[in-house]
Amino acid sequence: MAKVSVMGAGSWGLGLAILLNNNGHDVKVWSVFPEEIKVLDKERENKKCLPGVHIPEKIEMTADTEYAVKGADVIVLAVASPYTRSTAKLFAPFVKEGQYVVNVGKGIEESTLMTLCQVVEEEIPAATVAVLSGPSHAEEVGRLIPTTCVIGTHKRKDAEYLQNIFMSDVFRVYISPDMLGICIGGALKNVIALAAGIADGLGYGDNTKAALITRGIAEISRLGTAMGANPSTFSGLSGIGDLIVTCASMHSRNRRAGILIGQGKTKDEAMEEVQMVVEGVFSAKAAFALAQKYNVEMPIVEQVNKVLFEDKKPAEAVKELMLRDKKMETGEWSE
Ligand SMILES: NC(=O)C1=CN([C@@H]2O[C@H](COP(=O)(O)OP(=O)(O)OC[C@H]3O[C@@H](n4cnc5c(N)ncnc54)[C@H](O)[C@@H]3O)[C@@H](O)[C@H]2O)C=CC1
Ligand SMILES: O=C(CO)COP(=O)(O)O
Repeated sequence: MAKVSVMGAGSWGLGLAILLNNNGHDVKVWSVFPEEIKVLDKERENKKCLPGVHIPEKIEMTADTEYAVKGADVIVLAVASPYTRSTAKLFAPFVKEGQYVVNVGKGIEESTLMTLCQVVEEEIPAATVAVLSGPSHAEEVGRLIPTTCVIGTHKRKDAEYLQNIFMSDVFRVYISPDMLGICIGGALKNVIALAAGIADGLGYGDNTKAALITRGIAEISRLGTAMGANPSTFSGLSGIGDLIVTCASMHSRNRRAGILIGQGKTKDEAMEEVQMVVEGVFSAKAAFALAQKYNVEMPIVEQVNKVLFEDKKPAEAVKELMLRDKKMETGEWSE
């Protein structure tokens, strides 16, 4: 059994901590906020992020960074993307060669356009960095509901080691060498999920949702492939899989924020109401900047940016998407 420290005490950090504890590992949860740790230790529940889910007493709560990191076999980085670099920087001095850092956050760093794994690799060169992603709402993982994910690493042996750490009869883990594709899929689905929520908020139907999922994965796949990812990753768990769950589930913060925006709220009002992190709002600009950098068409991502940052009316954005230049879907005729 391994020693695992989860850096981040929000819904995903806690959901994974419960899963890893259930797998028999020795689990610590760390937060940069001592007050958050104190409350969690006392109440054994995160009433805001993961209400109704009991955090077993065996999971140790700590705000001591050195204590959390020293001696851990696996460090799970579970903070929202705007804090990935600052958190990695904070614990980097305590990381020794051979320790694993598994990033489970989903986003693109806006100022550098780097994936979160690239950020972690830059900040913690001593670590063996991995990514875990896929259709996995914490509300369900924390209740040990069957879920599938994918782990990406540079070397096969590392992926196999981590697969054994996370895998159980309620959490099936696939492995892949395509860290880039996994990171891109996880980050960009949040932007499309905002669009799906906006469509719901406008009162549109299942046809619209299916259109956004299908054309959304086409955009993500185009960009990811241009960046050097394996195109098959986008038909996998961190591609279409995560896109489906995020666009369809009421657990999704991105979809819920989108619904509020579709109903007429501003992005700030929507984020305030959802309370937890709405990653798509942070990744939207970065996604569009990447589209421009790699000269890839991403019309849904472009319209989401206009709605979020240029006060464009959501219904106008949908109309513009519908009336874009006529396109072929696939293939070519021989004559
Ligand atoms: N919640 C979910 O179901 C899933 C979330 N994720 C990803 O995991 C990441 C974390 O998401 P959640 O746990 O849902 O977020 P959350 O909003 O539930 O948790 C926020 C947590 O981040 C930490 N935090 C806040 N401000 C910080 C700061 N300045 N510095 C360091 N840490 C800070 C705190 O521990 C806080 O509890 C996101 O990138 C999200 O996309 C991935 C899969 C599932
Ligand atoms: O990534 C997730 C599920 O796989 C969580 O999505 P939200 O951040 O939209 O809740």
